[in-house]
Amino acid sequence: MAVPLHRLHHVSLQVSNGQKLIYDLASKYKFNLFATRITDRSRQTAFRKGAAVFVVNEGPRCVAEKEMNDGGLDGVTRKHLADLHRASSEKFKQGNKSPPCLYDGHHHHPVDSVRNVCFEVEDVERSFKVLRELGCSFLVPPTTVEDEDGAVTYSVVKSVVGNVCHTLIDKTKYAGVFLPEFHATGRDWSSGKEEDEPCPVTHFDHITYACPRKTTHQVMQWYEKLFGFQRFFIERNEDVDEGFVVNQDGVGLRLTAMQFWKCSEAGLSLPLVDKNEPDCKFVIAESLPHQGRNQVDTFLEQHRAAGIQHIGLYTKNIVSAANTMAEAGVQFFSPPPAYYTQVGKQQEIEEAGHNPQMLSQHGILLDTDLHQDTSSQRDGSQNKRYLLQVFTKPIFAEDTFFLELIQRRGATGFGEGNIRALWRSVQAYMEDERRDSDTEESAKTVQSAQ
Ligand SMILES: O=C(O)C(=O)Cc1ccc(O)cc1
Ligand SMILES: [Fe+2]
Repeated sequence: MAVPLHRLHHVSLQVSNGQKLIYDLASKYKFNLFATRITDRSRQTAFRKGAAVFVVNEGPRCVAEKEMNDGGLDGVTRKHLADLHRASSEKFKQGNKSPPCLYDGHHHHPVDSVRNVCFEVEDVERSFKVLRELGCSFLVPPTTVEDEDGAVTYSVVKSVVGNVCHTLIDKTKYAGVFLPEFHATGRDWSSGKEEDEPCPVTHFDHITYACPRKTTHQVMQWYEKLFGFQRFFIERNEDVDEGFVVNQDGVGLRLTAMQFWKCSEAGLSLPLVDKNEPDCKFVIAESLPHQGRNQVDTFLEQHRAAGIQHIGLYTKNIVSAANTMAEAGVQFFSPPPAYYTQVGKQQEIEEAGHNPQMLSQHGILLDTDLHQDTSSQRDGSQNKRYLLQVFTKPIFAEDTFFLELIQRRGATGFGEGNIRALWRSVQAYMEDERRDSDTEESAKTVQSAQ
């Protein structure tokens, strides 16, 4: 049987130099830096906004750890590896050697990347055994880390999506602010009043993977088999095998979504499951053939592997959140100018209770769910289901990972109109960038010819 996951604990980003990202997350995206773990050669910085937690890992490009292919790993070897892992942390504490970043695998990736989605589980040892039986590869075997506030056990699984891995963690014996060896900064302002904030983000709404063509099934099967993820239909008429396909007017995208099995729904009462905490969906995006330059293939090329392309941050007030972030310097993608003037758009926005000008100011997109309940149609626009989204420009040096703000009113999937607008605005951005770099190149050629 699959391993049940309690909740998403945090997402970690591995960067070579975190200076800019740490600054951006705190001052532009308004995340609260609440805990750090600093050693002489690595730094881990934890940020929180509501239940959305990011950990920025910077370190020496940790010694490429040999992957432990656990399919055939015996108990003695496993213990040996666990001892090595522990000893290297010890050595480092004594000033001998740089440690890996804690709570993560230490595999090398050539570019900055969002590479770990950490889940809380009930029993790490047992999860490890089950997953190993199911053929899973581990980057870190069950390992315990302690400090004066208690102990945490974790293990790191390699996923089938590029460099993405999953830390499974048991925090039931830990009472500290975040995780052992992290120190609270004493600056956690985010306790519970997100709704009053100008930039209210409450949780991760979804995590989107960019994957090579024809790999969606394999990814789905892996998550279903190991963690009991279930298919989530983005659109009610979506084909089970094909997924949600957007293939018109130059857009060519296949989306398939899944969500993780909620133990509480299956009748298991696990102490850590907060039934009110919304779950995060996982979306797999593939480009369709003959697409030319597009955001999925550009990601795969620049990230040099499949991986996490963007994360949707849920907000109850997208206009306020986008305003606040834009004022602090966040750049958003703008949809094509015709987006807000297309027939019926103004009315659609107004009916949803929004101001078209306010939305256009920061490129916020609005989609109305066309499959409304018959009862809600009768009740008029008040009960229609809407989805508002806005996408930031990539946050690393490469055109890879970006963030999204998403506000849902009833709509649970993703809007086709929004996807088209996003696709086009990213395409325009990439063409602009290419033009800029071509101009630079030809300027250099002219200079060197002179
Ligand atoms: O619409 C969303 O927010 C999605 O997450 C779907 C999606 C996925 C990948 C893309 O390149 C564009 C859109
Ligand atoms: Fe998204």
